[in-house]
Parts: sequence; structure tokens; C-alpha cells
Amino acid sequence: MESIQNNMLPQHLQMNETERKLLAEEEKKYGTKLMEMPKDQKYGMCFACGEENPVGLHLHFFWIPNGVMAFFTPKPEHQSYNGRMHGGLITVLLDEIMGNYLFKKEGVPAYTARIDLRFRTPVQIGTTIRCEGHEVKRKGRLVVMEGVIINPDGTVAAEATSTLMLEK
Ligand SMILES: CCCCCCCCCC(=O)SCCNC(=O)CCNC(=O)[C@H](O)C(C)(C)COP(=O)(O)OP(=O)(O)OC[C@H]1O[C@@H](n2cnc3c(N)ncnc32)[C@H](O)[C@@H]1OP(=O)(O)O
Repeated sequence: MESIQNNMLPQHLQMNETERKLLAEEEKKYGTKLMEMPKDQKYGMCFACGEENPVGLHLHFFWIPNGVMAFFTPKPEHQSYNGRMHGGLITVLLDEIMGNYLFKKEGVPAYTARIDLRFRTPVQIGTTIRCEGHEVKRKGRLVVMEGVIINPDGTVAAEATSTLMLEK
């Protein structure tokens, strides 16, 4: 269960209170507890999800029907123009949510071969955004995924389509 796992983690790896509250709201919406994807020991230095990376984003991913969800609250060190989250880091969130989902689902690394991304509205530092990803189609080892980031007011902050190659 997420809440038990979260409490057992060191403070800097835990989801914050707002993220936990939003997770509970999503669970209410889906009518079920959402299971967290296990952390991968082999890739502990991953910038987006690794627990061993001292400057990482320490994301937590949850299975949702046909996809994946995560929350992120950008800090001052994640900005570009004052108060606005850096677009490169928004790209990291989208790349990761699509790639990590495939990795966990298939059990082999999924390498991003292409990512097309549209920044629609700014993400403000200190706000909690919701990231979602789901599979669109596949042909052999090539998989097309879609990802979206939603601001607290429900507006789309960014959306992306990526093509990933599954390792043989
Ligand atoms: C917990 C651990 C953390 C998990 C994190 C996951 C999230 C992060 C994901 C990433 O960001 S991975 C890092 C960034 N990406 C890379 O480093 C990938 C670098 N590129 C490569 O390694 C290779 O280009 C790649 C493996 C993607 C493909 O090379 P291959 O040599 O295996 O394939 P090839 O180029 O021969 O193409 C094979 C087929 O795929 C097709 N293809 C390749 N790229 C394509 C593309 N982008 N769109 C459409 N088709 C594509 C290509 O046309 C061809 O079709 P055909 O067989 O029909 O001829």
C-alpha cells in the first residue's frame, strides 16, 4: 500500500502531503487503491525515479487502468524564467512516465527513439501537477506512447507522443 511504503521512506524520497492528498482523490475517483510501481534497484541513479540519485526528481509511479500516473511538485531549483518550471524538466517528466511504464510493463528497458512535445501552459513552481501516460499502439518492438501533464486547475500544461524501442 502506498501510504505504508511512503512512511517507511526517508523524508527526501517521500511524496509530499499535497501529492498524497491528490493520490487519495484519484483512488476515490477510480474506486480502488492504486498500486505503486516497484522501484528498480538496478537503476537507482535514474534522474527521474532513482532513489540513490542525490539530485534526482524521486518520482513515484502508480498503475492506473491502461496506464500510469505520477505527481510532481517543482521546487525553486526546477525553474527557468522566474516562477516557471523549466521546459527541459517537463520533458523529463513526460519521457520518464512513458518509458518507465513500458519498462515496468514489459520487463525490459524501453529506449526513447523520438519524442514530440507541445508546451501548452506554464507550470508554476510550488504547484502539484499530475502526469499520465498510456500506450497507443505497437509494431514489433516499436511502441507509441502518449503522455500528458495537467495543472492543478485542470488545464493541460504539456502533452507528448513518443516512439520507444523495446530491448531485445
Ligand atoms: C527504472 C529505469 C528508468 C526507466 C527510464 C525510462 C525513461 C527514459 C527513456 C529514455 O529516455 S532512453 C534514453 C534516450 N534514448 C536513447 O538513448 C535511445 C538512443 N537511440 C538508440 O539507441 C537507437 O536509435 C534505437 C534503439 C532507438 C533504435 O535503434 P536500432 O538500431 O535498434 O533500430 P533501427 O534504427 O535499426 O530501426 C529499427 C526499426 O525501427 C524503426 N524506427 C527506429 N526509430 C524509429 C522512430 N523514431 N520512429 C519510427 N520508427 C523508428 C526503423 O525505421 C526500423 O524499421 P524497419 O525495421 O521497418 O526498417
